[in-house]
Amino acid sequence: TTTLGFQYQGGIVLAVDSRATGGQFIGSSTMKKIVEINDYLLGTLAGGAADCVYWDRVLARQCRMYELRNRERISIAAASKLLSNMIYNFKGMGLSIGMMLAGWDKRGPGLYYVDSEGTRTPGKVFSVGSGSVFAFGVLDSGYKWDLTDEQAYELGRRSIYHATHRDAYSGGIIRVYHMKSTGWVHISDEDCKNLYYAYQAEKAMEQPSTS
Ligand SMILES: CC1=C(C(=O)N[C@H](C)C(=O)N[C@@H](Cc2c[nH]c3ccccc23)C(=O)N[C@@H](CC2CCCCC2)C(=O)[C@H](C)CO)Cc2ccccc21
Repeated sequence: TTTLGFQYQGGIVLAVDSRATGGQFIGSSTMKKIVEINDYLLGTLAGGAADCVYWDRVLARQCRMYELRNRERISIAAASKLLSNMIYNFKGMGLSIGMMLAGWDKRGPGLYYVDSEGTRTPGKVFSVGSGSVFAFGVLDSGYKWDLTDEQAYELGRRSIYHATHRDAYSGGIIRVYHMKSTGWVHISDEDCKNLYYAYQAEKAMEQPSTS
């Protein structure tokens, strides 16, 4: 898996792949690793598939109960603390979860990383999963606060693409979401094979003809 999230002047961009593996076996190439918890809260999933899918559902239920009890949406800080505290109870018992929570609340945009070791931290740029080392190579070199929306989407796509190209455990569809003050927008779903040909064509145009 390769997942990434970064904050920039236009809000937060999330980008992920869609492969699930069981050892060398590809269990699926169409998994949803960006989960829509509510209109203003998104999660990304990496690690044990069953653990991620299960605890995402528990978190979504807790967020909905919070809204009903308090008549307002839960903050990203509170949602990430709920998730972190719930899975911390199982520390050392074999859970494997690396999630990001991205949202927009009264404090504006928020991006948190939460994992089953007990880490919960806010940040501007994260990449999580087996392909994150490859994604960071592209993401860190291309990231700046002042990206335009289109540049931010392309940086997310290109970073995930390069991870799917080199990481055997990442692949399938590259999904991009944008978290804005008005809630999340699903930007694109693109098969990484199509992006391969798109980037090859781009390189061909850039190469001065040697003939
Ligand atoms: C195909 C599939 C599942 C599957 O492939 N399960 C295997 C056992 C699994 O958990 N795979 C993990 C990798 C893994 C195997 N054993 C482990 C033991 C500990 C930690 C990780 C693993 C995976 O694909 N993980 C993905 C993220 C998943 C993908 C599916 C959606 C939720 C997030 C990744 O992190 C990358 C592929 C790198 O592992 C589980 C599941 C539930 C519902 C519907 C479909 C599936």
